[in-house]
Parts: sequence; structure tokens; C-alpha cells
Amino acid sequence: MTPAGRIAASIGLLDRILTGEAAEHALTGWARANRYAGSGDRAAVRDHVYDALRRLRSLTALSGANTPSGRALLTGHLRAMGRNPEEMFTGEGYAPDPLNAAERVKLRAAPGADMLPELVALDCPDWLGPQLKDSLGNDFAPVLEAMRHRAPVFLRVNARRGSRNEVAVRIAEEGIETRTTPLASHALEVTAGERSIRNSVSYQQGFVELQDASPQAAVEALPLKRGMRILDYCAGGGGKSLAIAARADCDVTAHDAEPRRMRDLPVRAARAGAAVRIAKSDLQGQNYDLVLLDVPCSGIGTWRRDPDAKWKLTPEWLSDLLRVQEEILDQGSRLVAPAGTLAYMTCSLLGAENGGQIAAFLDRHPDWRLVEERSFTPLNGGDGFYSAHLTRV
Ligand SMILES: C[S@@+](CC[C@H](N)C(=O)[O-])C[C@H]1O[C@@H](n2cnc3c(N)ncnc32)[C@H](O)[C@@H]1O
Repeated sequence: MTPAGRIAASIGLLDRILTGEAAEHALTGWARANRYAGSGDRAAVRDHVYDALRRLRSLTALSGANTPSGRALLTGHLRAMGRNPEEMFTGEGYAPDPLNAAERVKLRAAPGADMLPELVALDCPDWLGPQLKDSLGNDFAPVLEAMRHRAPVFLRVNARRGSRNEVAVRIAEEGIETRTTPLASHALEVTAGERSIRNSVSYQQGFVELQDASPQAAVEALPLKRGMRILDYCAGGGGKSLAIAARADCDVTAHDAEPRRMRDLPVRAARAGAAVRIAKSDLQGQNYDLVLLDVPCSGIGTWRRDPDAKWKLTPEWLSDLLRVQEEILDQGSRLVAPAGTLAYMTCSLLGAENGGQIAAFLDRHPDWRLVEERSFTPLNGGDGFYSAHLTRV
């Protein structure tokens, strides 16, 4: 494909995503339907689409359009790269149609990048700006700026299969280059060969898992001891259960309100040589030494990887999430053994979902106390993440 053909394909995909289709679904469907697109084309189109979604507000403004569209986003994207959009919008071959008169007028009248209002330039939804400023303080602008760029890819080395250095050497032989990161002791940041990970023997044999470095660091901080009974109450795909089972010989039970989300967990656990039990019965009356609540959240900390989530989140959805988080904290606390630990985690940067939830829980339950809390932002390298450990007084 020519560079202009890749831009035309990205425009079509963005139009579908803007009308509600999930970005991954649209990209996978496009790759299947366009077998002529080689791996370089697919990677370039994916990068255009994800860059445009991360920077939806600023690129729309740079195109002069009032509302986002595939053409507006790619016009703004080219302008942001210092290119004249007319060079690509030629209508020749597979290139997008030339700009029409209205688009030209808007482009000419569009402000420069240095003239954009702060929340537009930082690609932050207006309604979330004040809450995020409140939560992040002086880090607000640098964190939002970091969210406009691609996230690094991290692997978690499975300590049951080898040390971080041994596994780094092994995967390098499969073309996956990495470097260590100070964030977590089993984390490797991928510097080359990222697209080969899932097909590599090391991945398929459970030497590595894909997991961001911030949740890895949060799991490392859990007070695990051999033989502990642990409940991963919101296990989902089981990323945290597997990270726990790799660290210590604990009795790990995975539970989720939607059990089908855990369907791949037995296969992933077998691949990793880890024992994870799937909760079959009602948990009422059971108790555990450690209950992990990796609650459903806004996902603001993962906006770099999942940029359309940035624009789909609404105030109503956020208030539903806050209510669910509160309920899960109360439910989970009832499952903790007398001297046990309740560990609360989110991949959010909002105080209301993090420290705010913990403060409200402690108000409702004065017999509990906060033992420690940690916050990570993309300025540390990984995703935005929060964890708090609580125990009874
Ligand atoms: C952030 S995701 C979990 C991600 C997972 N721990 C991982 O590391 O891959 C949150 C999970 O909470 C589950 N959930 C939502 N409401 C719940 C509830 N009331 N009780 C238990 N799980 C719930 C969702 O189905 C979802 O799988």
C-alpha cells in the first residue's frame, strides 16, 4: 500500500470507530477483508488509527472541523506532523479524495497547535478536566501529555520458568529485544520484536505474559506468604491471579461476577505452570487471608492503550462505576479472615475511584485501617494504577 492508501484505509476505519465500533474489532475485520495488506501496512494503519484516537480533540481542532471524522482526524494528523494534507489527499490511486472547498476553508482558518485551549491541546474531555486536575495536581499536564503517546509494551517474566535475565536471553533468541525496568522485579520492557510475542515459543510455553509494569509492581507489593488462602474477587482474565501464583505457593481462587470472563484462565494457568482454582460455589461464609479487589473502573490509567475509552466514558457511567466499587469493597471485606488483608486496585487516576473510595470505606467501617497505598502514573513508565491495603484494626 502507498502511504496515501494507508491514510485512506485509516479514514474509513476511524469513521466506523466513531460510530461505535470497537477499535480492535474494526482493525481485525479490516485486516481479514484486505489480505493484500502486508504486516507493514497493518502496523502503519493501526498506528494512524490509535494515534488519531489518542489525540481526537487536538487533531479535529487542527483540521478546523467542529466534529471529529476520519478525514478531519487524518487532516489534523498530517498537519500536526508538519505535512501539507493536500499532498496525501490527492484522489490518485487509492489516496483519499482531495479536500473539498469547505474543508479547505476550515483548514485555512484552523488555529495552530500553540493556540489550542489547554484541555484541547492535552486531548482531555472537558467534563473530566477539573477532576483530573484535582487528582493529579502538578502532574496533570505531563500525565495528560504522556497519554497522547503510545504506551511501552511490558512482559512479566514467569518466575516459575526462569529468572528475568535468563528469560530475557531466551526471548532475544526469538527476536524479542527487551530491557529491564526499575518498576517491577520481573518486568521487561520490549524494545523490538513486539509483534512476535504472541507467536513466540516463550510466550506459548508460559515463560512470559503480557502485563503492564504498574500492576506487576502492585502485585509485588502484596504481603504474600506460602500457603496463604487468596481470593481474586474480580479476576476477569486472571492477570493478577497468575502474577500472584507465579510469586508464591499460595492457594489462589479466582472469582468474577461474570464467570465467562475467566474462561481462558485454566489454559493460561496450565501454560504458566501455576495452580489457580476457579470459584464454583457461592462464596458466602468463606474467608481468605487476602482478598484482592481489582475492581471495574474508568480505565483512565490505560488511555494510551485503549484510547477510544477516553471519549466513551460519561459522567453517568463514572457514577455507576463508583457505586459498584463501593459495593464490591463492602462485599469483599466480608470475605477477609480476621487478621487478613483487603487489597483494592484500580487502573484509574481519579481520586474519587482511588483514595476517595478508601476514605469512604473507612468512614463506613471504622474497624478497618489503611496499611499502605501506592499510585502509579505514566510518568513512572507504566500505566496509571492505584493500590491500597487494608486490615482490621
Ligand atoms: C478490572 S477487571 C479485572 C481484571 C483482571 N483482574 C485482570 O487482571 O485481568 C474487573 C472485573 O470485575 C468484574 N466484576 C464486576 N462487578 C463485579 C462484582 N460485583 N463482583 C465481582 N466481580 C465483578 C468484571 O466482570 C471484570 O471482569
